[in-house]
Amino acid sequence: MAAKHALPVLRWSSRVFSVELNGAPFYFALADRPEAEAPRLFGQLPRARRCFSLLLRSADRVHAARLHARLRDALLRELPPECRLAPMCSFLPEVRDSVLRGFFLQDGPDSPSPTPRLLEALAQQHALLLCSYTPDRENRHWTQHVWSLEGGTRVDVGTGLCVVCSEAPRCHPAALSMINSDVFRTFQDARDVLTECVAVLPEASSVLEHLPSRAPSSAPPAFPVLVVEGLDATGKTTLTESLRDALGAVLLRSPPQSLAPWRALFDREPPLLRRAFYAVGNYVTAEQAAQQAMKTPVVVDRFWHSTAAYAIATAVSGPPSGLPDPGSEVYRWPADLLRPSLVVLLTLDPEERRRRLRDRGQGKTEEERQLDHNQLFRLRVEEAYRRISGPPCIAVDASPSADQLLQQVLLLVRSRCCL
Ligand SMILES: Nc1nc2c(ncn2[C@H]2C[C@H](O)[C@@H](COP(=O)(O)OP(=O)(O)OP(=O)(O)O)O2)c(=O)[nH]1
Ligand SMILES: Nc1ncnc2c1ncn2[C@@H]1O[C@H](COP(=O)(O)OP(=O)(O)O)[C@@H](O)[C@H]1O
Repeated sequence: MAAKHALPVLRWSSRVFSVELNGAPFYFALADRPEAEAPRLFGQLPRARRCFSLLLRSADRVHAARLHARLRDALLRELPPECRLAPMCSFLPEVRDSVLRGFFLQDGPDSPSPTPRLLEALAQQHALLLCSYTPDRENRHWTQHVWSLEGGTRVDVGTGLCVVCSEAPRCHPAALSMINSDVFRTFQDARDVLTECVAVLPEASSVLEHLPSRAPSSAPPAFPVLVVEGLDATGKTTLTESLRDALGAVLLRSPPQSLAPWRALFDREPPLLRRAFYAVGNYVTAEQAAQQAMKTPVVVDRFWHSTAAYAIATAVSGPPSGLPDPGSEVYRWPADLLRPSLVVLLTLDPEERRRRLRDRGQGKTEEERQLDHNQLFRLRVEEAYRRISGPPCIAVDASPSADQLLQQVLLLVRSRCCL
């Protein structure tokens, strides 16, 4: 039985809408009367092209997450090539979990296109909120009409409100719904997502079988637990293996080997499922680390910093200024997760990192490709890493030779962890 969650409140006249064009968010709101000028988003559109949006509103978060991904694929497949499609969301400023996610579409040239019929069919099939945006004769003011196509009939949900400019919110709307959808604050919260998705993803039950029944003890370990973090190709694998040899430590990774058979599957799932998978992986690794650290030092290659930093940086678009404010709850170390004795964050000049990635010659994950060609994403990951609070985290320049870096980190470990 899929868990039910509260349906986001509508209150159309209080909502703000965000459309991402070329990775940058454009915001607009609604009002009873037009303003002097239309929001830049509409002012930028080529003349008098029809615009629509589809918004998902579902009480079943797993269903909504997977439907969003399927809708994107269907729209990209079915829409005429000249139709522009952009990610969209609508939210009540400062109201958590008020976010509705969907797509903004700008129709092709004036020639009649299948867009309205296609959108009505999709909206009817999935009970989505369908919005149409129509300009006045001078193409100066735009009006939004909202339809809910429940039971095959058009129900006018939002009166014809005027589209007006809106200030950018204090932080990206994704921050309103990040906890327990991108970043999980407890083992149980992450585990619940996997439980909820068994009905649509049977492999999730195999993952659940490999999980502890409850969050493993997060009591401080007898021997140090050292975590090495950093972007891809900063030298984590090389350093962690050298630290293992130099310290006679046990080397662990997150996600752990026991979950490796399902990683590629969850990497293809929407963020809600993928981040829950990585989150529970950290708890399995934590349980192994706590056991091993009773008798020897432990080195871990990536842990919660990676999970939280990549999740936050993926959920937010645009520059790092859109990240949740420093000190936000989303950066805080989970109370039920083992706290490492020390986290070493490897930093590296982007060009040198790209060189090492090339030399390594391994295939790239989607995130590595993102890091490569999307500088803003890389900057968001790096900034999110820095904002995470909890265990002591030391940034170390990874550009020296592998051996020099090892010596530097050993000095750090010995001074900080009395090894
Ligand atoms: N380990 C781990 N990786 C994550 C997580 N969230 C996103 N990722 C991304 C980071 C990387 O782009 C990609 C691969 O991470 P891994 O370090 O596990 O694999 P690999 O050792 O091949 O990457 P590397 O280039 O060595 O950092 O997965 C997470 O929670 N844990
Ligand atoms: N300190 C270093 N100086 C130069 N090259 C390095 C150094 N550390 C690792 N490398 C090389 O860079 C590439 C990526 O290193 P790796 O340890 O796999 O990084 P990560 O695990 O962070 O992806 C590998 O080809 C590795 O041999």
